[in-house]
Amino acid sequence: MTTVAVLGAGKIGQTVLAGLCRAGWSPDDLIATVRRREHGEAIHAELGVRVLDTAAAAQAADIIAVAVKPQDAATLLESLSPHVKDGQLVVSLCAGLPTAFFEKRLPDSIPVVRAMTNTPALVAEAITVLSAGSHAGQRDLDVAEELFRPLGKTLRLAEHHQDAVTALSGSGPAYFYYLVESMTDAAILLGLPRADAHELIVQTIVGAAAMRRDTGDHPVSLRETVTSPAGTTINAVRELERHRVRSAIADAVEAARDRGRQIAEDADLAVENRRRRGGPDHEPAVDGQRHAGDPLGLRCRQKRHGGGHVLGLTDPTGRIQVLQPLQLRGLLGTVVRPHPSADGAGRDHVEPHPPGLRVAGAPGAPPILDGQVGAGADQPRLGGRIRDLTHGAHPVDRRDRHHRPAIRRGQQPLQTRTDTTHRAHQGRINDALPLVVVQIGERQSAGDTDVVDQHVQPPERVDGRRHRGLDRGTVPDVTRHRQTVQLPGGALGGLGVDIGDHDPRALSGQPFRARVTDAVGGAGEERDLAVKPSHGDSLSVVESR
Ligand SMILES: NC(=O)C1=CN([C@@H]2O[C@H](COP(=O)(O)OP(=O)(O)OC[C@H]3O[C@@H](n4cnc5c(N)ncnc54)[C@H](O)[C@@H]3O)[C@@H](O)[C@H]2O)C=CC1
Ligand SMILES: O=C(O)[C@@H]1CCC=N1
Repeated sequence: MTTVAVLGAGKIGQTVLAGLCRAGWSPDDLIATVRRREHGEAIHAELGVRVLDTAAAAQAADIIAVAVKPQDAATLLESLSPHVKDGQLVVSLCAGLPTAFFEKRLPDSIPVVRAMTNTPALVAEAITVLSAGSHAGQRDLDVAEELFRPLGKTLRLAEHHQDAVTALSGSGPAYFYYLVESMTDAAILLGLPRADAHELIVQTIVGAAAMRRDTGDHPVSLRETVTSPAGTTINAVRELERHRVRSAIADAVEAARDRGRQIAEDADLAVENRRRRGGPDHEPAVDGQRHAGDPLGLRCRQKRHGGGHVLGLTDPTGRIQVLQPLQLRGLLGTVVRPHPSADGAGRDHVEPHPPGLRVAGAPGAPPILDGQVGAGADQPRLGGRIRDLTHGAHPVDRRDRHHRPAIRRGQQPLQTRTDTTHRAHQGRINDALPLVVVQIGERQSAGDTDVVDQHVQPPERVDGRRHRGLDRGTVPDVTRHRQTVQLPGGALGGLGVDIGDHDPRALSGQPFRARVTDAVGGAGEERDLAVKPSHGDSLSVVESR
């Protein structure tokens, strides 16, 4: 009989184990690993399965199912890897993580199957989608299917569908529970007793699902059967349409899909951070630290935001800030702009230069920092050069066949990279995608915005940066995320553009779904980007991925 070890018997891991027990698997063939001993004892008491440590579980199992949170997967794989041997199959239940993530961390040629199941596994009503990694073949999928078939239905799909699957059926039960909750509230509003309402709703959902499944009729046809002319249902449907529920569902599923992608990036990033700080238990030690001996007292600040990390550098007066992505894929736009001095005169250069950091930039143009950061033992270990914008070089650019159009502010070309050259890889930080440097335009007066509320900040325009034009041909995904990064002493406006590389929507110019107040640009999708001006010590970052 096949022995299965579920590493990380939390919600889904335990559900799978319980589902298998219910389906008749012997607890002797099932192993769980846990982090907390009491949790292991509870699982053993409830299901009778063995609870072992990772090494012992791996040695005893034919199938090793990884069911930890994605952010814990790398750590788990470190301890698992030495114990995995030929003939075993690793099955990942983790949302977002590609099979390559596992393959990279396991001995060569160990087959990995990515599985996305869902909680109805407990009652043998799961749907599990299986995808083979690069070392896994049909036989491995067969073996994985043996594990999941007792838990419900199974389906095989190519791995690139898995984020969508996760958004749909992995997370899907939650959407239906949400619907049940909402309908229950509505029933209470109408005066029905809660218990009766619950029974009505659950049986209606089960019945509707069974109708769809057993008749095979199209949902529209099934709905039309219910919808009598001038009857009750059409009035309800009209309200659903009025509230754009269909569109809300599309957005919700899309957001779940995007989060799956982001999880993978975060997991890579977490590994990177651990590697750089030399251990698993500490947060990156760069937040707010000063560069010792740095005449400018540059501060490094790293802040997690959405899809990755942003590094801000600023001098104590906040005259210069640079954002730098600390992620492998993705990113980033940066605004570098002189801070107006106290008398209102703008400055466009900085001196003295800190050691290892060069300030460049033509007179009148924004200053550019270029150099090595973190050379000293007591300095933040940022590794790698920021980059040489002046010469347009970028290290290890996987997209260098794409040339970025020059950006113009009036007649003045802005500091932007228009070509790329390969350089030696100097550290993972340098894997970031090309930096886009833009200069924000002069702040518009409040009158321009037609905003009367004194607390509403008018937008600043990023001249010539239309979101459709953002790195066209290379900017793929335009889900946007706004974040204010707190940086000490800064008074700069900023725009960061985080660029993922999966989704082709940006190529078709899909508009951002949320914008800052934008009275400065033209109408429609061709408007200039507007960024929130930052005051005091904050820097607005608009992230696109
Ligand atoms: N909850 C759900 O409906 C679904 C979850 N998933 C995926 O399953 C995974 C787990 O999710 P949940 O069960 O919801 O999370 P959870 O937090 O309930 O379970 C994870 C468990 O792993 C344990 N763990 C972490 N590191 C460990 C280690 N090194 N050794 C042993 N145990 C360790 C944790 O203590 C926790 O009990 C995630 O990757 C998630 O994406 C997939 C499909 C559905
Ligand atoms: O919410 C989550 O991330 C997991 C994955 C699918 C369902 N639950």
